[in-house]
Amino acid sequence: MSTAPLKVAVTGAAGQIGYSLLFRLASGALAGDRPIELRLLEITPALKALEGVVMELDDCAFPNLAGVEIGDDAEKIFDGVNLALLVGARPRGPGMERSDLLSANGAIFTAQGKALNKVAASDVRIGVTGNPANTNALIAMSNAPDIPQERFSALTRLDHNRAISQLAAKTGAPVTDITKMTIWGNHSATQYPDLFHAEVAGRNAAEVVGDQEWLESTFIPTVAKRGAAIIDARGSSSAASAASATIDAARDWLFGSAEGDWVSMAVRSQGEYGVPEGLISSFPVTTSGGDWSIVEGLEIDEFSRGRIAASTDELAEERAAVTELGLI
Ligand SMILES: NC(=O)c1ccc[n+]([C@@H]2O[C@H](COP(=O)([O-])OP(=O)(O)OC[C@H]3O[C@@H](n4cnc5c(N)ncnc54)[C@H](O)[C@@H]3O)[C@@H](O)[C@H]2O)c1
Ligand SMILES: O=C(O)C[C@H](O)C(=O)O
Repeated sequence: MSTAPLKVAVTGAAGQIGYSLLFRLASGALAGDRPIELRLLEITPALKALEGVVMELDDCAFPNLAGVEIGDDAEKIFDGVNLALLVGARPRGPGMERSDLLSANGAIFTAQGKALNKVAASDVRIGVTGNPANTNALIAMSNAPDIPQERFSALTRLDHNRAISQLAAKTGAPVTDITKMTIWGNHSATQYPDLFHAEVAGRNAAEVVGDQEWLESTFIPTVAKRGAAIIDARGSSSAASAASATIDAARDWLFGSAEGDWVSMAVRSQGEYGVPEGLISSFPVTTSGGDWSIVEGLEIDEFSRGRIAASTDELAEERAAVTELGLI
């Protein structure tokens, strides 16, 4: 393995997710012993707070942290990066409509897509965590015409991990026994966590559970609305779990998913499973050597087909809205 530092950009680095993510990245959760160089992007008013976070990173004396650079200029921060984790995004404020949110974040992701296109390393991978993650990834991808489209993905690994945890609790199995979980569609309340292809210790999960009522009325809504439940309980959105999932997704993407299993990633559709071409939608994927491939040939019954279509219809509406706004 290369020993040159892996250059990792994180946007929104002074935010809640950043406060967990940076320390996990620096301590080796992504790249093990390989040195890592952090490039941290923030808006100008947040740079002072970010300086404080960097002081704390220094104070951890992480052996594999090869350097930290901070700034508010995307072209400087993204210069030569191998991985860009786009976390910073404007959350919805009082009185804001969905289109206002898409428009506010559109400005961020058009500019960052353009900057990555100009200065990122030729092997760059770009993971989008900031919401609405799928459509933000679509905007960044559309504004980076020289970067191959398969280098962009949006985070549905948190939903994937939530689904594993719920299934483990229901069946009494350890999380390590749960494989082949899939989140389909959008990282939103319409997402479809699929138990029909998941396995518990090698047995079909839907059969092990044997309770369609629980699957429809408890499992799916609990996973799909978990973000809102955490906001209700904590008063702010998930941060440590989102950071952890951001690392899980990036680690598997760069270094490969486990043999005999798959993971969920939102990636560009080429029409697989009836998902309209060009949408960034979550699929079951395997990863190897920095590339992903969608798991093909799964049988999708009518129930699942309806759920996938409902979520991808929402993605198509979001795409229409950002097209209307001239962002893609
Ligand atoms: N996909 C997921 O699973 C998932 C899970 C949790 C949260 N999220 C989303 O992640 C995003 C970040 O969450 P958070 O809790 O860290 O929010 P936060 O508000 O604490 O932090 C966001 C940070 O982004 C910064 N920022 C805003 N515009 C920027 C720009 N143009 N360039 C660089 N930085 C910029 C802000 O200054 C702020 O520090 C939100 O959109 C949230 O909804 C996604
Ligand atoms: O649901 C949210 O708004 C936050 C985040 O996307 C989550 O899933 O926790």
